Amino acid sequence: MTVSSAPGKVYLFGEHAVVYGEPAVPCAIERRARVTVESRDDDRLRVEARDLTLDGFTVEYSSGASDAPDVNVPTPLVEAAMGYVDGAVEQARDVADAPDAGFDMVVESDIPLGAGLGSSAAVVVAAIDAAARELDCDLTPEEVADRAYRVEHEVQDGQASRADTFCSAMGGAVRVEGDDCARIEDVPNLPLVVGYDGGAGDTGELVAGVRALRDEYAFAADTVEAIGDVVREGEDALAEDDVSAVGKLMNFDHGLLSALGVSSRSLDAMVWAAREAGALGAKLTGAGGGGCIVALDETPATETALSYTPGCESAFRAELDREGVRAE
Ligand SMILES: Nc1ncnc2c1ncn2[C@@H]1O[C@H](COP(=O)(O)OP(=O)(O)OP(=O)(O)O)[C@@H](O)[C@H]1O
Ligand SMILES: C[C@@](O)(CCO)CC(=O)[O-]
Ligand SMILES: [Mg+2]
Repeated sequence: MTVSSAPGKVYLFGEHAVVYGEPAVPCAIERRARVTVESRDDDRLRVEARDLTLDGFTVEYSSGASDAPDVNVPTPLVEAAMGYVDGAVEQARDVADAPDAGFDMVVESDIPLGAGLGSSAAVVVAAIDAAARELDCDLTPEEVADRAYRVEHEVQDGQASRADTFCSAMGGAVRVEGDDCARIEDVPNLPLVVGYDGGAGDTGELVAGVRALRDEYAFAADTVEAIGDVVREGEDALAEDDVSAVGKLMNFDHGLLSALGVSSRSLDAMVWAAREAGALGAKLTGAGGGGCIVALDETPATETALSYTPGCESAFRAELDREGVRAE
């Protein structure tokens, strides 16, 4: 039996624009997905995803066969989850040159689903690492990141950046621009606060919406480029330990993301509650549409204000996780 875990993330800057080659800076946070893998005697795959409903569910199907999974959760959710886990298993079989390897897998996660904290990337990264190790193949975090990116790219219909998967595999704060991925060492201590509206957004759909706007209007394409400019300024602010400038640039980034149509009433309400409570900055994180915001505040004021904000289901402090994928 092999167990791996990998962290979720928040974006300080640059989601969406990163899909079109602008830079982005995500930070891993101390909330993880854990995947347990055990080899089977046959080529089947049995997946238990405990977080997909309150009760969890079990799906059992043969690799490559068309058996309908035996489950009681909405089909699109199951299809997406199967896409991620299937994709991860394919990568591990490829690494180990074991096309017929079968597994029993259990997926557990502290990361809310579809809420902008990178649950999909964490599940794929942990699943590839655990399944490959179960087949006696140790991958470097960089190799896991690259293979996990291929899976996200496929599930998101060919529109994904390397940002979420690289960040989850490596941990810490990272910078991604196209195929260039690097860790940022010496990030200042960032007092991250997350607000969660209890909802979710469909990453594939939101990315497609931004792409359509960008194709239709030159000013939407300019908005995407402007996000790139905000990120570059943000990187300078991080290098100078200027946390209040980081906050100001997060606010600007949120405005541009909102113009691109990926915010929502509850995300905006949480962003304004954080700002009014004295946060240095606040923005949505991840694909948007619903889910989470991230704010900077070293005092408890933002967390308290969010907990009283209608539309906010929970608020919590998030610590930077310097460790990426790891064996448990
Ligand atoms: N614990 C889990 N068990 C099984 N599948 C999961 C789990 N967590 C996430 N997933 C899969 O990931 C999907 C959510 O991925 P999606 O990219 O839409 O959101 P996210 O990664 O949480 O947020 P973002 O990409 O905006 O940071 C779920 O619908 C499901 O298919
Ligand atoms: C919206 C997006 O930029 C981040 C989702 O967490 C999509 C991606 O980078 O693949
Ligand atoms: Mg995702």
